[in-house]
Amino acid sequence: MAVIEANALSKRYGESTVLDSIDLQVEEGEIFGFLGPNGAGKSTFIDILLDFRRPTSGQLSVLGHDSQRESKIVRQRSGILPDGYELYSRLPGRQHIEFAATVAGVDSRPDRVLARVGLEGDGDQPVGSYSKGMCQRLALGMVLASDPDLLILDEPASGLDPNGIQQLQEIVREEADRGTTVFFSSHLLEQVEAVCDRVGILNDGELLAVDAIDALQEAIGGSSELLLTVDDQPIESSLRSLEELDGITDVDADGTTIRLSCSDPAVKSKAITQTSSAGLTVTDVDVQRRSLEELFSEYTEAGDR
Ligand SMILES: Nc1ncnc2c1ncn2[C@@H]1O[C@H](COP(=O)(O)OP(=O)(O)OP(=O)(O)O)[C@@H](O)[C@H]1O
Repeated sequence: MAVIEANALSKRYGESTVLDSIDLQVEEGEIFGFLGPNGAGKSTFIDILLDFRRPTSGQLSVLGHDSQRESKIVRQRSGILPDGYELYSRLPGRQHIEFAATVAGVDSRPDRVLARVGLEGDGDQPVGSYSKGMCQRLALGMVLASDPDLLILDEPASGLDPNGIQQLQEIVREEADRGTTVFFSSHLLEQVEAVCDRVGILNDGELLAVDAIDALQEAIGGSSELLLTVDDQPIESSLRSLEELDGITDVDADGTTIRLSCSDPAVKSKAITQTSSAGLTVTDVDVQRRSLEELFSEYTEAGDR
């Protein structure tokens, strides 16, 4: 069953189109990344999911319910970690978790939730003494405490340290394993690609593409760069033999580093074998993915074309 199903969903403010005829299906148990730069329309879409804003036209069903007529049940079954939220500085973290569970009408297990978000031992401290990262963890805990069927995360990693980011990714995977659908909105490609099954790229209110990140990168060609460190300076003929491989679009060398642009992910192992056959020992391998900015500009330019 599609948990989110949008058909020709648009939002306009006067002459300005903030969402332009969005068609999107997100399936049950899927971790879906909603990727777009600032101002792309991500928060507007999330607000419409929960009926905090109304679309100008189009249809939207969430968890099998009409998002406008049945917004109450949609909100009951969804949990959102918004981009901005308010906590009560004088109340302890534990009370926030208990409150969230009570509002959702589910069993309160504050210690378990606090442990899941890495706040064990901090639950009795007033939230005013928490760091930004701890507040973000607590806000995530409040969402988890409500045991949602649809988990909506809007820039969830903001304020988290690398450890917190890893913990967040583990929680997202655990939730999806339990059948929860996760809608992960962010402008950071690395955050999204670390956990998401599929992503949608939103730019200026237009959904430019929806697919797995690898497939998106492959579709625009030149998906990644392979950096090979070798034990000796490569000679011209060994570079030419790399250039001739299908799936290599460019070869460049700087000292003992060979930089290869690959349009086909499968060509990387062939390039390493070819380099060894040319008599060079590969001492280090690094793959650099295209940045979100590059992906966006490729898709935007393709759209313009
Ligand atoms: N009430 C409004 N009236 C007019 N324009 C609006 C209104 N609310 C939002 N917008 C415009 O809609 C566009 C999309 O905003 P939105 O907040 O949905 O983007 P976003 O992708 O969530 O950005 P960010 O990553 O910065 O949160 C922006 O250009 C914004 O100025």
